[in-house]
Amino acid sequence: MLELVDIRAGYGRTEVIHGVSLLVPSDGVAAVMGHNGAGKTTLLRAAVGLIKPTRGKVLLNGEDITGLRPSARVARGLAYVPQGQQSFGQLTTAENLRVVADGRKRGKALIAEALDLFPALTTLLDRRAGLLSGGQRQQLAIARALITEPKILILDEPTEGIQPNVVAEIERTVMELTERGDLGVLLVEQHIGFALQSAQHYSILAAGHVTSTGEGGTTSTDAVRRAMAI
Ligand SMILES: Nc1ncnc2c1ncn2[C@@H]1O[C@H](COP(=O)(O)OP(=O)(O)OP(=O)(O)O)[C@@H](O)[C@H]1O
Repeated sequence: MLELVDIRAGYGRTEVIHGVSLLVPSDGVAAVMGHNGAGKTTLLRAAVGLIKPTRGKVLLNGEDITGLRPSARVARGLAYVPQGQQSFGQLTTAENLRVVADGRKRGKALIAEALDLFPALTTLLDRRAGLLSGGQRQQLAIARALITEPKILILDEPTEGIQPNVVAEIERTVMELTERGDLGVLLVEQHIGFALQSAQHYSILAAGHVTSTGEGGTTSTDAVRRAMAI
């Protein structure tokens, strides 16, 4: 379980997140929605240690990790897939996976497991990542994160700019992963339908505050749109 407790964070003297708390279960999805500039990415950066909160705590399975470097958080089971389908464009798909898997005891098995989840990547192993489609690169980015054997996977807008059939594939995979019961997902998502379908719980972020929360399965996309318009 990942707990963000009363996080305040920003850039220089500008505070962007004004005291946000949320909880990501160890076997489910918590979604964060909000308009552009609401502070979603900033909140994730504070969670993974890329920026230092000025107040508040980050707890991973009860352990206070607020003072840890990003690499130490990865070692404890936090994986982050930033916005923008990032990969090493000059390396092949296989090399991108090996960069993470090399040096891990179960490296080969972890690559095989990741490819089972994203079978489309198996035919693209020798292709340079820079030549993949946005959807394929996003699958590669998630596959790489999974090779670190995370307890909590943090996804920043995984469906942004991706064709609908790949959105469905990513949605299916996220649900399959959490149904196994050993992975929690913090999902930042503008695609309201995807967020509500995947998440047991959601929060709406506006101007750095949580303005509304609810249950994924029982809330309509219209209700979320209305809440986001307030
Ligand atoms: N590196 C930075 N330095 C200074 N200000 C920043 C930086 N990154 C983001 N901001 C500002 O922080 C605020 C929140 O940005 P953030 O990227 O967290 O929002 P977001 O909800 O993730 O938006 P989007 O959906 O567009 O990604 C915005 O006003 C933005 O201009």
